[in-house]
Amino acid sequence: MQFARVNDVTIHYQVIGGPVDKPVIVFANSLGTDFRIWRDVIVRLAGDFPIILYDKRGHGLSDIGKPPYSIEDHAADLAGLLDLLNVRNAVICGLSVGGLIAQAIYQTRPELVKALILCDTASKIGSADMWNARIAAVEEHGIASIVDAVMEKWFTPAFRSPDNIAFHGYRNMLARQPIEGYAATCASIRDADYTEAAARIVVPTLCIVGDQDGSTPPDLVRNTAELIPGARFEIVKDAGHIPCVEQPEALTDLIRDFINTTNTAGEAQ
Ligand SMILES: O=C(O)CC1=CCC(=O)O1
Repeated sequence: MQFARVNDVTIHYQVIGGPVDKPVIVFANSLGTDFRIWRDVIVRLAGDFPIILYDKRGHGLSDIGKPPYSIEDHAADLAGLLDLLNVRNAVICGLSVGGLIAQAIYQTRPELVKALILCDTASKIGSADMWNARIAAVEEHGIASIVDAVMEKWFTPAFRSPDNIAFHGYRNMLARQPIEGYAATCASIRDADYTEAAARIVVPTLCIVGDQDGSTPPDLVRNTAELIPGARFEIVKDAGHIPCVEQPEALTDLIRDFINTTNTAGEAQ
């Protein structure tokens, strides 16, 4: 567990070493989560690839920073962290807002990116009205007021079973994020649109979505994949918005197969 100072923000991150001839995989997590959501994917990939995890500003153990901030600010934090760690040519795997951050870093610092894995994300997520309503709700009534509605987007009914202890834990994760960082990140998602930029992506790209994703449904993710030249599109069965939690084995298989079968091997850094 480590911390770095990037753009005047303390960023919580973790490096897990791996073979130097393999590309570094960087995991960027979603709104209202910290990097623990990747655990069950990481345990399957560890040893086969170098891995970097981090909490974006406003989440987990990273500083909140000074709102307002944009997706480009989030991307600058990740770029700053990769610079500090001397990482180039990484595979950036971004979930939801993490996928927007991945698209932004590709546009601003393409030398950092060897390939993109865009998981349960899109070139544009949601409408301004939807994000403004969510921001107002959390600012007026706290994150607890939206937790149950968000859980229905994140997870399938089966995962939301009262007997599922993991469901309770991830519900706690969302409820305990700082309101200021959560609301500021909602605003950054509201204001981001990478639709035109998508056509300029020339690195190998894999777009993945859970079949029951209530936030970025399969058709939305498929539409984004169709904007990106040569992008591959895959659906994970029996998963909502967070397949790394609900179906880590299937997600890991897709990540591993993508990296091993596309032009992403070697030149790790
Ligand atoms: O909270 C949600 O609705 C899911 C989500 C949207 C963007 C993100 O990162 O998570």
